[in-house]
Amino acid sequence: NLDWDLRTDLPGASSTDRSFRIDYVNNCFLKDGARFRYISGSIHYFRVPPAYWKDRLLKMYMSGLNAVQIYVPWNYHEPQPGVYNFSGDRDLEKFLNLVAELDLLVILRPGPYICAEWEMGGLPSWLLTKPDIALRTTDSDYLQAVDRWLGVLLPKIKPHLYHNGGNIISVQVENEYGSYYACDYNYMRHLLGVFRASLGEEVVLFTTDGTSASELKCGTLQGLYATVDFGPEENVTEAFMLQRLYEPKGPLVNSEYYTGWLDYWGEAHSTKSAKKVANSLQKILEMGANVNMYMFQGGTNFGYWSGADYKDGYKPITTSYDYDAPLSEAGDPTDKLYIIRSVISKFQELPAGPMPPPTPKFAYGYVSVPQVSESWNGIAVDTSCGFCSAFQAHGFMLYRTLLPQEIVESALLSASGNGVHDLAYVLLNGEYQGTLERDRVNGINISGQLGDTLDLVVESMGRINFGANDSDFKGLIHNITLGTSILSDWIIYPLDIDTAVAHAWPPTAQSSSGHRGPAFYTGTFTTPGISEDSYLKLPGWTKGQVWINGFNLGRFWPVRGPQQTLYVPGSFLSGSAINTLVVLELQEAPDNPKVLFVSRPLLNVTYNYTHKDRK
Ligand SMILES: CCCC/N=C1\SC[C@@H]2[C@H](O)[C@H](O)[C@@H](O)CN12
Repeated sequence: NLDWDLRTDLPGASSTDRSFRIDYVNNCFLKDGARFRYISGSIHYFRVPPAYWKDRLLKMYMSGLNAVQIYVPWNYHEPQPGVYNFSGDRDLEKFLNLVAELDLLVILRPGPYICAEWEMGGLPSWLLTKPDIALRTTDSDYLQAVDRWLGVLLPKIKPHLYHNGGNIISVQVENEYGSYYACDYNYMRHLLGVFRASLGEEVVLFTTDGTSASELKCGTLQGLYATVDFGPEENVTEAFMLQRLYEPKGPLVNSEYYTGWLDYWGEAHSTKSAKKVANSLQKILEMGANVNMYMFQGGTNFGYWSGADYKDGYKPITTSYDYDAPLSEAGDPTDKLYIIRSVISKFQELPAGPMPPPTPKFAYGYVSVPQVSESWNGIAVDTSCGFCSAFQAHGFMLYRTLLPQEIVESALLSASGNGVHDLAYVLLNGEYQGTLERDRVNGINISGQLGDTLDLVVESMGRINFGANDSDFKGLIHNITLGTSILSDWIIYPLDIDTAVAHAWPPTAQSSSGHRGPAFYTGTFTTPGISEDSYLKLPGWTKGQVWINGFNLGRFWPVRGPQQTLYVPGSFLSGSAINTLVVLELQEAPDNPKVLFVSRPLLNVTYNYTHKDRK
């Protein structure tokens, strides 16, 4: 039976010492010696522009939350081995201090793996330079990298622990490890040792797993408090009974109560009924349980940061991480937030004062973006550096070879072993031929002359963050065949487009060629005295990437959906200088290339995708 104790007559803080502990007698947390139950929400600082961190956190506080839960993505902070970035939009301690300013506590989840629909679940892709590395195990190379990373991160965290004067009340070790094939207890023991050695004996360390015996069997460990995650579809009592199998005493905790869900390109937008979310939340709170709502503020996968799942094929995550969360992608309070807030008000006093309003949105209208060039040479790539050893974690690579024979009739260009990871845009002498796509399009017919230049622009759509047991390498990972022969003598070029775009690229030379295949389009616009949020719609475009003033807004794919607009934070715009737009279209742009700024998002329009490659 679930013997949760609702006594409220526990002693108050016995001294001035700050402490946050588990009370195994009264089945609760104790903060400074007094019973404490957290009502928390997840926010990812890495998915919200820093200019809006305080705005979102204030709305979370005004919603009645007393804590926030955050991940720390390892790959966001260690882009190259031994190179660390904790500044600007990666200033973790600035974010933690903002949370403290708002009198909110923190549940920290530093991984090292975090899942989160984030590129490679937060693990840095440079780990894969050891091709046979066994991620999330006691693999010595993996543990060496983990120890070096935690040796940098955890000392930064320690002063922010609650008992040290900060606001971090608990720290999660790994993430749903019970869902992973390896079930390597020595790995979890190693992590427990590292966390304890660095953070001390007092901090509450915990694990989170789904509510199945198999998940809890491999995800839990003696010395780590076992918590569970489940959404409104599950029976609350039954879910917590599974937690009780591993934690017969102590607080009930749902570390991820799903308020919404993630979106995949090409599939319907996910939503969860506010009423169902609120009803189940009320049951959780009535049981005296602690809860973290995942997500409370979703945000955006800017740049190339979105991850992917693997379920009957590769399923990339969309740029928007709206998650149908109580705070929208743009941080606007939704009806779901107010319904949740009224449930919370039954259990704890809400802060006085009004909920901050939605941030103003502005429809800047159409912006013309004429094509600037259709060839890769001299654009964003130094084609003199084939076979460069330069490590490139994200985005695009150019694979170039020459046709080894004349093809009078057409011949099938094919990716054996489903080896295009993840899309390859095929050009012959610079003319677009079509697209190969992982798990969808394994071959297209081409014809050409001996010695013609065959280019494959290969795009990574994000490394798998959940559901696959082997590493998700990107690029051409198996042979490409033409007819019956294997193509060889490839030269590989990294396409560092972001560096080029950030440095006042592109060239102004207009191009008159047709709008098919990978090409860049650019335009400028002014918004005199205004730099309010907006949404970018690309009617008539197919698939690509957008930069505004050098900021990489993320991927667009309107022919797939469900996302039809990209969130444009006002903080990326200038109300005094000229704003520059760069659009990389990978397949086909509209004849009169222009884009449209609108004041409302459109995240739920999916087209039934049947591959009709536009020859
Ligand atoms: C049925 C799939 C379970 C995979 N777990 C998921 S999908 C959405 C969330 C986030 O990824 C979160 O980072 C995971 O811990 C739990 N979860």
